[in-house]
Amino acid sequence: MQFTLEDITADEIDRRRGVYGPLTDSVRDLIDAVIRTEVDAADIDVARRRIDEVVADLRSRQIDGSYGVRFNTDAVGMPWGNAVMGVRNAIAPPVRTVADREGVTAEFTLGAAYEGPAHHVHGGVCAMVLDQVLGEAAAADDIPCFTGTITVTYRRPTPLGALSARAEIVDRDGRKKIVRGTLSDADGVTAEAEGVFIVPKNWSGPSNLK
Ligand SMILES: CCCCCCCCCCCCCC(=O)SCCNC(=O)CCNC(=O)[C@H](O)C(C)(C)COP(=O)(O)OP(=O)(O)OC[C@H]1O[C@@H](n2cnc3c(N)ncnc32)[C@H](O)[C@@H]1OP(=O)(O)O
Repeated sequence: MQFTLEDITADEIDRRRGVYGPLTDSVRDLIDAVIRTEVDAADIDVARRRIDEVVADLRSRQIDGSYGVRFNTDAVGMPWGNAVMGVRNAIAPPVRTVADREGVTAEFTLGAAYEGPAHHVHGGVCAMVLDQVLGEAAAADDIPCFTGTITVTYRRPTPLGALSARAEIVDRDGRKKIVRGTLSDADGVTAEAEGVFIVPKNWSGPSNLK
């Protein structure tokens, strides 16, 4: 797994989060608005031109390729392009986990952009969120792991709206960690997952990533 070291302070990371986080929130809101708007075709045309202008402005100075996973010399991580929790990724719901002694928990909202069956979450999105949450549980006491195998059991359709996820390591065997987790709505579990997460063989990044 490749990481990029950035020699910047925690304050600078906070400053950047303060600059890019609100932009990402606005774009996430734009995605939702594009799905749900019913304004006239002429207004859509004006909106499209305005969006194209903003895109041209942002692209006037940009990096090559994807954002990557960056960290500073104190091992503070910036996985800001991450599809599930990235600070600079408007596709990310975002899902942010909180760690405790046994595992990790996340509370988040999946809106119109994540629909599969009518008014319910796309099964692939459920799997994506569970992969991330289980992966973070696997990494909580060590270093980021690769998903080797993940199995998702869909117990009932997951409604769009407020959801939570929970994951814990249940077994360890050498570089392998077996992790189990759940996705839930207010009425209980909608999907369960079990995964084998594998610590990379030749890890060159820092341990105890924050
Ligand atoms: C800076 C801040 C960062 C923050 C990051 C946020 C957290 C990140 C959260 C991200 C979350 C999202 C995460 C993502 O999205 S990760 C992206 C999705 N996953 C991948 O792309 C992984 C692709 N596969 C590989 O790279 C390799 O095949 C891996 C690394 C998995 C194993 O290759 P390696 O060369 O290491 O394996 P080995 O041959 O030495 O075998 C070692 C042991 O493992 C067992 N095994 C092998 N393969 C599998 C398998 N597929 N299932 C089950 N078990 C498997 C094998 O039997 C053996 O067991 P044993 O015989 O010893 O008992």
